[in-house]
Amino acid sequence: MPSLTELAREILRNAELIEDTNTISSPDVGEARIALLNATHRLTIEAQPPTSYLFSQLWSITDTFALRTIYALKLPQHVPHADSIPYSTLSTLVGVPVDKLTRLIRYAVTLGFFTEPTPSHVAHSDTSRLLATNPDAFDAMGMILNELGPATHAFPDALTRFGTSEEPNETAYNIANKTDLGIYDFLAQNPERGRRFGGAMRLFSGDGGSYIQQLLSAFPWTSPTHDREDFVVVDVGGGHGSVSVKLAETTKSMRFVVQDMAPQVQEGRRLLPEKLEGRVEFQVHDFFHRAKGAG
Ligand SMILES: C[S@@+](CC[C@H](N)C(=O)[O-])C[C@H]1O[C@@H](n2cnc3c(N)ncnc32)[C@H](O)[C@@H]1O
Repeated sequence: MPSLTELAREILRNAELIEDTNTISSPDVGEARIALLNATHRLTIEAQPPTSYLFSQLWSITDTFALRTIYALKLPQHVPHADSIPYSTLSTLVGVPVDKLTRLIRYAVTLGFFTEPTPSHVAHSDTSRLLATNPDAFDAMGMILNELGPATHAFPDALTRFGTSEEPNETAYNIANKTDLGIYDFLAQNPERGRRFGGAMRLFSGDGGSYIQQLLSAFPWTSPTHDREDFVVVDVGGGHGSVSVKLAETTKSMRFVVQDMAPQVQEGRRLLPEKLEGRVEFQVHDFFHRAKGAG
């Protein structure tokens, strides 16, 4: 187990590496960032007595409650992008008493959402501005908190009720939503929730997401052996096609077939950049059934 000072040194070493490259979002600092965050997490656990750490974990429920309220009131969308707004004005806009709203936002400020340039005004932080300006980020917030959140509460019940079942309709999600449908069939019947799920996926698998850089470096996509017209990638359960679109933008000739359920395919076709038509194609296909022509 590393000591506190060893962890602190690791944090310093990686922080210096990141600062030397001058940009926090550069893919070049990915490993240093992961090492820094891991050491910071370890330090948070090791730097306090067990009771204190346990309390901090248990009370993190207040973070979730604050984020759910921010989402429900659409607070990011009501704060000007490049200016501040008085708490009193914001309170009128969202129909919530000013003292409660102020307390909620001050708590959110400690989590990195919003800033308070003066004691009577609120403005954006980088994170709350992202929620205001990127609809996929706001959808990801709602999907995690309101789609997956209730299922997490049902998880202990699901463990005892469904045991070792691998059926897609025997899950905590089924208990939380009182449905016999698997999550994707359920979302297909609830278009707004399905749309929000798709938006969240676009964020997770888009440029700002966590795995696209690993995918790009994991395979020689641009080599002449692979980047040819007769090289076809089938993106199974590919959602709105953000991964295939990114790969198509990175390559010149390789082609992509994105397979998913009808609503995702429809939205994917709608969002496909014109310049990629002909190289990225969408197909409605259930991945539990053998594809036509598959060996
Ligand atoms: C977690 S999402 C991932 C989406 C996409 N691969 C991405 O990274 O953005 C899983 C995808 O699988 C699709 N899916 C679920 N069940 C499916 C089925 N039986 N046949 C085809 N696609 C399915 C969902 O509609 C959803 O788009």
